Amino acid sequence: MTTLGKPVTVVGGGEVATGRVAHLIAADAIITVICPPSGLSPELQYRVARKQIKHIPRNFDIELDLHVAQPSMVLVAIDSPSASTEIYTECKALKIPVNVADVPRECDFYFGSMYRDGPLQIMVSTNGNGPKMSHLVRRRIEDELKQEPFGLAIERLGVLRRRVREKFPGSGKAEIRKRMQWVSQISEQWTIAQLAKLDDDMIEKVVHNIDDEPPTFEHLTNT
Ligand SMILES: C[C@@]1(CC(=O)O)C2=NC(=C\c3[nH]c(c(CCC(=O)O)c3CC(=O)O)Cc3[nH]c(c(CC(=O)O)c3CCC(=O)O)/C=C3\N/C(=C\2)[C@@H](CCC(=O)O)[C@]3(C)CC(=O)O)/[C@H]1CCC(=O)O
Ligand SMILES: NC(=O)c1ccc[n+]([C@@H]2O[C@H](COP(=O)([O-])OP(=O)(O)OC[C@H]3O[C@@H](n4cnc5c(N)ncnc54)[C@H](O)[C@@H]3O)[C@@H](O)[C@H]2O)c1
Repeated sequence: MTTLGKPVTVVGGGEVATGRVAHLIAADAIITVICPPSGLSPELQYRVARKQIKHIPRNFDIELDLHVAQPSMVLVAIDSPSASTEIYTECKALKIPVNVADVPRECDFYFGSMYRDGPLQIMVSTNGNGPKMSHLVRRRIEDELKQEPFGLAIERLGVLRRRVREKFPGSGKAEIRKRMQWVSQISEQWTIAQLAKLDDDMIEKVVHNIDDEPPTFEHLTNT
């Protein structure tokens, strides 16, 4: 489920809630954090001041915060198992997807260990078997991937793909196949570092003629 532009409520303002909010910001959700003023972490206070999130300074209220507000998702990270269960039960009744941190039986979905680099997003899950292991596997992936500019390369590839579709908008089967082959050949043949250097001028040269074989990076930079 995408959270892009959707209202998501985070219950609690401690360490776990702070981590949840960082993921939600990266996922472009509209975030409301509910907890007493004393429970709001310094990082969340900073985010409130920068208007990245809204804070409701009190304990969670089922009527106001679920029935009236109708969020599309609820993430619970509070230190009260009984209040968590109450929120979970009402979310189920209202069919609102909910995650109660560390309580698998009260989760419609689990969090995973996340790696992000620009538009690249990788989530590691052990399906509840060993969250620390998710963390360790993610670290290995991160150590490997951070050696190359994947995020930038993917961003540039996105610009190229959109430009190719603008220039060759055909919707026939053969045209779509040709366009797809052409883009995937570039994705495959160019290195990550080369893709990251694909600026707008180069993109115009690359999309010049889709009927030719896709140019190599060397060919493009030597002409
Ligand atoms: C991945 C990560 C994402 C995140 O939360 O952001 C995450 N837990 C993380 C850390 C972590 N959590 C715990 C430890 C202590 C060591 C250990 O137990 O291993 C550590 C390690 C640490 O702190 O370093 C304790 C713990 N967690 C759960 C239980 C209950 C149970 O297993 O029954 C207990 C025992 C409580 C107790 O004993 O009472 C349950 C869940 N935790 C999940 C996610 C979901 C499964 C995801 C999966 O399978 O991959 C799931 C099912 C539900 C959920 O919370 O969504 C994040 C690492 C992020 C990162 O660092 O990259
Ligand atoms: N999955 C994970 O990675 C992970 C790791 C550590 C802890 N946890 C679990 O997450 C929960 C929260 O952990 P934490 O370290 O962030 O706790 P914390 O003590 O730092 O924060 C608790 C927060 O809940 C708020 N709160 C309490 N009752 C509330 C209510 N009724 N309405 C609104 N806000 C309320 C407090 O004001 C505070 O902001 C714990 O129960 C713990 O079991 C999960």
